[in-house]
Amino acid sequence: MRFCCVAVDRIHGGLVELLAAAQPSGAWIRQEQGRLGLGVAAQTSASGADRFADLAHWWDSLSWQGPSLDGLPAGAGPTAFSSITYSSDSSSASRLILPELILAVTEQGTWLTGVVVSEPESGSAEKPAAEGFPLDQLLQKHGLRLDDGALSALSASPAAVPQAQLHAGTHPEQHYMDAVEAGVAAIGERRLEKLVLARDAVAAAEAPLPPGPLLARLTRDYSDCWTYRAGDVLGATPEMLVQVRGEELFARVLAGTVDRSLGEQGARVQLVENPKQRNEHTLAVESLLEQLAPVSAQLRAQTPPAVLELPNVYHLSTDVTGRLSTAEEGAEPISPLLVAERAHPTAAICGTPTATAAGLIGALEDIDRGPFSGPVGWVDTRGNADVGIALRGGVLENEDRQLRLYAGCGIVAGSEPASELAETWAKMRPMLGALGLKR
Ligand SMILES: C=C(O[C@@H]1C=C(C(=O)O)C=C[C@H]1O)C(=O)O
Repeated sequence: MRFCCVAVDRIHGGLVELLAAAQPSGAWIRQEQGRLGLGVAAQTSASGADRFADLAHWWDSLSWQGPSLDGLPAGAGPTAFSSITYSSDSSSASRLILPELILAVTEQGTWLTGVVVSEPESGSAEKPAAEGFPLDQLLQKHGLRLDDGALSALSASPAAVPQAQLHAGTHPEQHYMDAVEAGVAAIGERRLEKLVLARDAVAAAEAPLPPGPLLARLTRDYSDCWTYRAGDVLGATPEMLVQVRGEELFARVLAGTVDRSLGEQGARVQLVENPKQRNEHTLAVESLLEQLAPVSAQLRAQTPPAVLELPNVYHLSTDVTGRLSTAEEGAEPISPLLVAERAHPTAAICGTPTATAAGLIGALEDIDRGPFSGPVGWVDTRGNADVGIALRGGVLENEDRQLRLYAGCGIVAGSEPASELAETWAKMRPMLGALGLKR
C-alpha cells in the first residue's frame, strides 16, 4: 500500500461539521478529537473463533510505502477501522476497513493520510516521497479541499435524515422480560452470578439513513462517549475495552446503571450505595483484570468506582491503567487486536462465569448480536489502537434504510424484568435521539 501524510492547520467549521457533511467509512470521535475515514482503499472480513487472529494477520501482512512516521505523533499514518462480532457464532462478518483518506485530530495536531493500493512497478519500500501521490484526486473524490493547510468540505450541507418509524425487533418485549426472569432463576440456582441479556428494536425509513449526520448528532449530544462507525455498525459508546498506546494500556469498565430521569441525588445513591449495582460492577472489573493479566503488567483499577454522567443514564465507572508485558518479562510482541481478543468478552456485556453466561445468553436472548457488544474502533501501523465496546448504537440493514438498535442489561440476583426492559430503552436513547425518535 502507498500512503502520504500531510499536516492540517485547521478544519473549516471543525471536525463535527465535516463529519455531518461526510459519508464516513470509519469514525472514532470524542470531544472534537479522533479519526474519520473516507472511502475504502482495502478491507478484509473474517468470522468464527479465529476472527481476531485473521484480522490481525491481514493487517500485519500489509506492506507500506510512504514517509517515515518516526517522530510524528500517533494520528499520522494509515489507520484501519475495526468491527468484530460479539460471538464467534455470529452470521455477521468481522471487518477491518482501511480508508482512502484518514483525518486524525489529536492533541498533537491534525493529520491527513491518503492511502492507495500500490502498483506492482511503483518502486521499492524505501521510496519516501509523497511525489506523484494522488492526494488531490482522493480529496476531490470525497468532496474535500486542502488550501494552505485549511481543510474544507466542498459542500457544507449535510444530507437530510429521513423520518424513521420504530418497530419491534426480533422478539416482542415480553420475550425479553421472560428471558430476564429465566436468568434470575438460573442465578438463584447458583449456576452463575451475572449475565447480560440484550434485545433489539428496529428503526425503519423510506430512504437511506445517512451515517454522517447521525454520527454528528451523537457526538454533539454524547460528547463523553466515543462516537464510532466501522462497516455497518455505528453508535456512541461510553465503554473502552482497551486502548493501546505503544506499551501503555487503558480501559474504562462500566456496569451498574441508573436512568437519569430519577434525578441526580437519587441516582448517585442508587448507584454508589446499592450492593446489587456494586457487585455487578465489581464482576465486570474483575473479568477485565483477569483476562488481561496474561499479556500485561501493573494493571491498576481505580477504587472506588466513579459515577459517569451521561445525558441518558448514570453508570458506575472504573478506569484501569497498566502496560503490556515486555520482552524482558518473556512476552512476544502482540497486536492490539489480540489484546482486545484477550479482554473480550468482559462481564460488562457477557457475565460471570464467562462460559456459563455466554451459553445462557445464546439460549435466552435468541438474537444474533452481530457486532453489537463486540470490539469496535481503530488500529494503526505503530501498535496503537482504541478498541471500545460497540454499545449504544445499531447496525445498518436493508440498504441503509433500517437501523437495528441493540441494548442489554446486567442481570444479577434480584433483577426485575420490567426495570431491566426500561433500562434497555434508556440505553437506546442516544440512537433514538439521533434519529429524532422518542421512547
Ligand atoms: C449492555 C449494555 O451496557 C453494558 C451494561 C451495563 C449495565 O448493565 O449496567 C452498563 C454498561 C455496559 O457495560 C448496553 O448498553 O447495551
